[in-house]
Amino acid sequence: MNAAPSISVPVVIATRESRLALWQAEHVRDRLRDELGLSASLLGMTTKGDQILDRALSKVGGKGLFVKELETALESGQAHMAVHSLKDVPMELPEGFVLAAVLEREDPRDAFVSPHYADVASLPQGACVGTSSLRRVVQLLALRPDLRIEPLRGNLDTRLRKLDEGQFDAIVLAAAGLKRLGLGERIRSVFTPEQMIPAAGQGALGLEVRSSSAGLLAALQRLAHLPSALATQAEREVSRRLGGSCSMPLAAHAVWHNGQMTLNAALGHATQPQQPLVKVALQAAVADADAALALGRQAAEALLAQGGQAYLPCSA
Ligand SMILES: NCc1[nH]cc(CCC(=O)O)c1CC(=O)O
Repeated sequence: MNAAPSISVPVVIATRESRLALWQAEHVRDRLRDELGLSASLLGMTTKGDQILDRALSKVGGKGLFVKELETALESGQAHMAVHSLKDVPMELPEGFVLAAVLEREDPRDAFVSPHYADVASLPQGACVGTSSLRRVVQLLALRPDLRIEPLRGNLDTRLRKLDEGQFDAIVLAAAGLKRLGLGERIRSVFTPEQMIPAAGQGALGLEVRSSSAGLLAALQRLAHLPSALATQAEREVSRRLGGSCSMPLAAHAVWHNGQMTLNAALGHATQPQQPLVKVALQAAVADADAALALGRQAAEALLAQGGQAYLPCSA
């Protein structure tokens, strides 16, 4: 009989150093200790995505910017695993890396945050809303074409500070990050799925390891949450099929319950945010990851067939 592959302890967890990233890494460290009996320590790192704050992610090479330095730490053996907001993880991982587990998702919705207004409908004509996410821009303009949308980058505390300084009438943030940091009372309202479809993976955490870390990989799989894993696989497949770049205003949100999955997705025009959104809503029996991926692929194809092809950043 083969012995189980060994796990070296303490498990070193690579993480970004924003307050939210540290909260998430500490949460995973505690789960390793409490549920797997593994001691773990954190290795904080700064990524390009944390350094470049004056430009939208879509303009500086996109999502990989928050994960690459952490992967380098895994590659060199400085760390054994990385904790990511799944939303920030590129659709294709580099050769030699895998997502060991997707953890139970927090609230996946987008939140409306404002000192003066209760929701997007209450904003005065021409109000200024802060967000650098193309996905949020196109959905906000679909609801309120009169809004003035201004760029807003930085970690949660920075964004809230800019709002409090009066630079914006409102900002849009992921509810998950606010709730994790105990800032849930800043949420004036959450967007309904009809108003704003979340980003693929929003609210979920992904645990990344080297594919060669067999022991740790197997252990971490015990922390996986099946409904969250299946839903986010479908969402990420929509994005992967459409090219998986964050220079594309794409929203994809799935819910899996009792073997049924509903998947909502929307695509905006890559460079003309006022163009109407292409939207699809699918429902199917989904029993496993393959079926989840198939539904994601079907949603991507439906988006393209319903006019989305002409919206993609690279379509000439
Ligand atoms: N793009 C940055 C980012 N990555 C993950 C979250 C929030 C937490 C999550 O979605 O898990 C945020 C902030 C935001 O979008 O407001």
